Amino acid sequence: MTDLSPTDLSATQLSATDLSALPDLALRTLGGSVLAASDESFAAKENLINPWTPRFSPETFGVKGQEYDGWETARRRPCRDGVPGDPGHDWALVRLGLPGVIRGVVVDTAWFKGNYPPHASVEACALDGHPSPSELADADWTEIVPRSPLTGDTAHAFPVDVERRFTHVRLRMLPDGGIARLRVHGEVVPDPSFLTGLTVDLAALENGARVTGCSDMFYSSPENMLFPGLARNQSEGWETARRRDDGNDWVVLRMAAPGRIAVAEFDTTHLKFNAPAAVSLSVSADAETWREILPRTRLQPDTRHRFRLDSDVEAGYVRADVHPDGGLARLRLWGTLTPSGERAVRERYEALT
Ligand SMILES: NC(=O)NC(NC(N)=O)C(=O)[O-]
Repeated sequence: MTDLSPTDLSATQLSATDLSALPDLALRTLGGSVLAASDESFAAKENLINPWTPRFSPETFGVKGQEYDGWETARRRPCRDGVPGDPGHDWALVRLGLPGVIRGVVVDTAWFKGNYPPHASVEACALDGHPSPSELADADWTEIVPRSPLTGDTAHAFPVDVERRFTHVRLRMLPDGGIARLRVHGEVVPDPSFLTGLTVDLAALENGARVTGCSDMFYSSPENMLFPGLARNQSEGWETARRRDDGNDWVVLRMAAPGRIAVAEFDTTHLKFNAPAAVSLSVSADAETWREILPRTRLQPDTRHRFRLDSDVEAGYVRADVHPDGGLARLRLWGTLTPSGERAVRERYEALT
């Protein structure tokens, strides 16, 4: 079994791999955006939040120079011997796709070897709604990573210890150069006004749901099933290895908050020869005692299946069993929060804002 419960990130020897146990709140595929940057002469600021591992090809020289899969600014020249220069430093402003408590930041200089910035720092702020870059410039910013030395072609992991919900971050590179990726790992803290009194997806990452364990994630993580929108290919869902025993694969989620599920959706889109033959669903208040609310039900490949559930059971956890193995692109659990679930999301938001 793979335990996906959050790791202890207070350890001093933190790595980018430790942090990747938590969702990257800035990721483009989770709704993040790079709103503005001081400069992007060599390579676009938007690359900072690409979901894939940074790529590099040694022979891709375009009209502006070598093409990097990252954010790269022009060389700044200091004012020297009476010759005017371009002092200062570069910055990029990022909106988190999922606001939340930031537990750590990864500044990855992958492939930037002769042109990485010698230092970087990161700040964060909280401004709900849809603020413009100029409104954000006047926000109340908190330094979450102090000015820190960088080396080339390295993923630098910085722990963050500020117990507050943030919506935006600002990356500064000092003075200039290239950074391939900015990863902002943390815990999602949704705005309760978009959860209470509504029918919502209790399994959505953006509503605060998390995977707590699974039997197998050989090809891809089950947390992919909780991403917004549709999977664009097989790799954007959950896929297990072929089982050669009599068992079956499963995943357990902690739902966004305690609630009642009215409709379960199992999407096998893009899984044409490796969809599970069948699925069943159970719920629990404590992740120990389980009650089945959808018996073993046949699935089709490459199909979005929806099942209306009669169950009125209140639950905080859900377990999906896939029989015997295979993949699911998305899992959606449409339902409503219980009064205690509504209270919990409201209190958490208020305590962190
Ligand atoms: N994109 C670039 O060409 N950058 C630079 N040069 C090379 N070769 O990467 C640089 O910083 O001068």
